Amino acid sequence: MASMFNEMSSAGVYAAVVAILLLLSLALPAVYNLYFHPLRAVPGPRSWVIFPLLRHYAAIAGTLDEQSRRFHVKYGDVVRTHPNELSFTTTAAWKDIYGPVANLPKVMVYDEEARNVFNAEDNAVHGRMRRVLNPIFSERGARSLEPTVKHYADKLFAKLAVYAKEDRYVDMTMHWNLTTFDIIGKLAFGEDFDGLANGRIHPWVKNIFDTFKILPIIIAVSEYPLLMRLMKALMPRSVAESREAHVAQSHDKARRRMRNESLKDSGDFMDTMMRAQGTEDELSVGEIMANSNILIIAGSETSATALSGIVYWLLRSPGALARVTQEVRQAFERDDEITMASTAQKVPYLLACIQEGLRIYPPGAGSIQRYVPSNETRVVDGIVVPARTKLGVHHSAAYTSSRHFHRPLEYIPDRWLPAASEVNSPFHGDNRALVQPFSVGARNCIGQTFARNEMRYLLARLVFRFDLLSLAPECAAWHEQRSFVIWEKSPLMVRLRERQ
Ligand code: HEM
Repeated sequence: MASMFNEMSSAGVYAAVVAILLLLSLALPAVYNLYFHPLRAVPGPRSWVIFPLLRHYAAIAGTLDEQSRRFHVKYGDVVRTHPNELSFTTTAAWKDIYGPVANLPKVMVYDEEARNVFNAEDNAVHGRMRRVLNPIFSERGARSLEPTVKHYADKLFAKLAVYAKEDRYVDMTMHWNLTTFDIIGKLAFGEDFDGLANGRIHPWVKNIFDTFKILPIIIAVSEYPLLMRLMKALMPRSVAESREAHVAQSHDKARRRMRNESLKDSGDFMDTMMRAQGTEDELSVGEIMANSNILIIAGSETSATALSGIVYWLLRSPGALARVTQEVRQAFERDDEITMASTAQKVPYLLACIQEGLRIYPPGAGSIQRYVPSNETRVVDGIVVPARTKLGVHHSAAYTSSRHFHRPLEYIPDRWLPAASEVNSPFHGDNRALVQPFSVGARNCIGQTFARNEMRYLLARLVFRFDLLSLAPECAAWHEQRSFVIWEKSPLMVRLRERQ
């Protein structure tokens, strides 16, 4: 009896010791992070500093960006959203984190992926890839792609005309996506995704959207190496198979395009990359494939998102819609006068509408983070930041901040017109330099010139030919969306009419 009692008590002691150790392993980091960590003075949600899993849970649930916007309203221009993570909403932070002098390394997610211009850690590799791609993304390069954009624009507007004639609502989110994926597919792989032809999103493209939803899980788990290994071991075979199939399909498409002699000297993305063969900047076949892939992901969804947001906000702002429609119809007599070049000159209000769309609904909702390397400290916007801290400027929190913009939650293109800089303008104090939807520095968006050309061309042709009549009632609050790096866009149902 006594020995049984002794056994129980020693088992009890073990259990108590394990419980205390577990408690300490949770409590000690929390106490350190709250009271002794170098970032302890930076304001932010204490619960997220104590329980970092809450931050990851928000990302997995698609509410991280919405919560970040609220935290920035509550705590100010810098918020500690995790023990080792700061979110900023200032121009100084753009310079100190992303600017050419700071040039902090990017936080990467997929370690095993082939390197492309977006995920190349090595600055020399990144620089080589940028040099190869630069010509096609110059102003001249972008304009040389106009025939391809026109081809798909014609297809899009022919489809919209059918909806208009039948007086049916059309899902503009879907149609912008079909259009931009067809355009970029053609430029990268020499073949489109049959999107506009079939009226549905290609499985290859859908796979990309699905991957975005998994990213926050991978980011959360990557903080715990053991959990990462466990996740990989337990990952259903079907998930791995679907990813492998996606990669194999991309490689097939890229190989087909590389072998297609008829597209030699076509001046598309692939041609640009292949022209570097034999030079000291040459890309390997793997690098060409990886870059084709990333160009499709980075170059389609982003422009489609921006265009969807602009159409939505125009429909919610009848004054702006009437003014941009009138401007375009006065500037051009015929549809074929609308070009990438002519829209750069003749429709300043349309350019303001695009810029305001990028402010109020930036395609990247949150931030693409950088980190401070081991054994270094950096000063960001006056804050001394220790090694291994993740940092970012939060696009949507910055651009919708009342500290930086007058009437920030309203769509007001006038804030981008020259008159807004005059002292008597209510928008005089707007912090326009803060709006950097294409990011800043050596790793900013290489496709921004093409994107701006493409967006203003498509938008001008849309309002030239169609009256945008109304949004379906269920789309009244379309912009209230979750986000998983990209916004989770629901259908944007719009009624159109061909102009009389
Ligand atoms: C409205 C449209 C677009 C927006 C808002 C946008 C936004 C961005 C942002 C914010 C980054 C920088 C990420 C970072 O800081 O690390 C980026 C990078 C990039 N974008 Fe875009 N983008 C758009 C359109 C395009 C287009 C049309 C293309 C190509 C056809 C493109 C290709 C790329 C590439 C390749 C990178 C990686 C550049 C590098 O790391 O050196 N983007 N984009």
